[in-house]
Amino acid sequence: MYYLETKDIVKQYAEHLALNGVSIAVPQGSVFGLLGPNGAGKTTLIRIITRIIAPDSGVILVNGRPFSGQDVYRIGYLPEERGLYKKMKVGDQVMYLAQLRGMSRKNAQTELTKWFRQFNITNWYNRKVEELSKGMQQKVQFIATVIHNPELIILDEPFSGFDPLNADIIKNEILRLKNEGKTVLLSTHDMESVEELCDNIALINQSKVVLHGNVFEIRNAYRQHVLRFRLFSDDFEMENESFTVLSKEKKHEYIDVRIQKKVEMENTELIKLILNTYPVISFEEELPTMREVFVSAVTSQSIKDN
Ligand SMILES: Nc1ncnc2c1ncn2[C@@H]1O[C@H](COP(=O)(O)OP(=O)(O)OP(=O)(O)O)[C@@H](O)[C@H]1O
Repeated sequence: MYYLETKDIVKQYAEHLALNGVSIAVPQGSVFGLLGPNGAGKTTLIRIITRIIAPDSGVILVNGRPFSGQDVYRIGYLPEERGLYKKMKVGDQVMYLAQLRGMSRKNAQTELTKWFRQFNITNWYNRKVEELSKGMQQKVQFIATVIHNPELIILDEPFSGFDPLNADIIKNEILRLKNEGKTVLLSTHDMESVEELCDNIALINQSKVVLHGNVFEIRNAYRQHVLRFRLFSDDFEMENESFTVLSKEKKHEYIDVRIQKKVEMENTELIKLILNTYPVISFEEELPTMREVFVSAVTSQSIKDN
């Protein structure tokens, strides 16, 4: 079942068509990556979903129903441009934002204590926001995004400004929230995090969705039929019209070989062929990274359009 669907969303700014019939379907309890080059229209779509701006046409469905005003309370949104009040104390600020999102004071206080403990920032409560580093502020803002227990969490570039350790803390939180059944819409340029976190993605390019679906299936669809073998051998000298050797790397008593298939053949056939001559320690098919998929999808569309 889809928690969130956008259907044929169109948005025109004065001179620019920012979204041109954008439809995405985000399954309940999953992490969904919203990807695309700068200026593709991701933030515009997020602003339409969160009702900050209205589309010219198209509909947003939440749980299969048209989005209603009340649904806003079921959303937690971390915008790309971070907006905390610099002079306010961290604790007061999170309390204020939590109550703005419909929580009682008591409930907000309980949840705040829980989250501050979890993120190990209890001693920040009385510090002013302006005294915190960018990454520290971002942690606070993440808490303010999820404190009211929203069903849909929308995160626009949540890892920018974080060191790798803090980025991992946020990534683990995202996965934990997903395991609790929350739906997460994640807009990011960090393709590694897409591989780590996302079940499905939509790639928007030049205002249109150019790729949509399951991450593994998409990577599979873009595969280049490259297999990596580790063999017990000093060298690999096999030649065959069914494959090309891309690289060989000798490591102690074994050698790593990357082979690209030239003809349609099952992986098992290729493995049998190699096994006839060399002892195979391991093999795996090399799938393209999401970064490679992104570059390939965006450049091939630009070539098509020009
Ligand atoms: N308020 C606005 N008025 C006019 N044009 C706008 C406005 N907001 C965005 N745009 C234009 O719409 C297009 C899409 O912008 P948007 O911010 O949605 O892109 P994005 O995919 O989020 O980009 P980035 O990855 O750089 O954040 C851009 O060409 C941008 O210049």
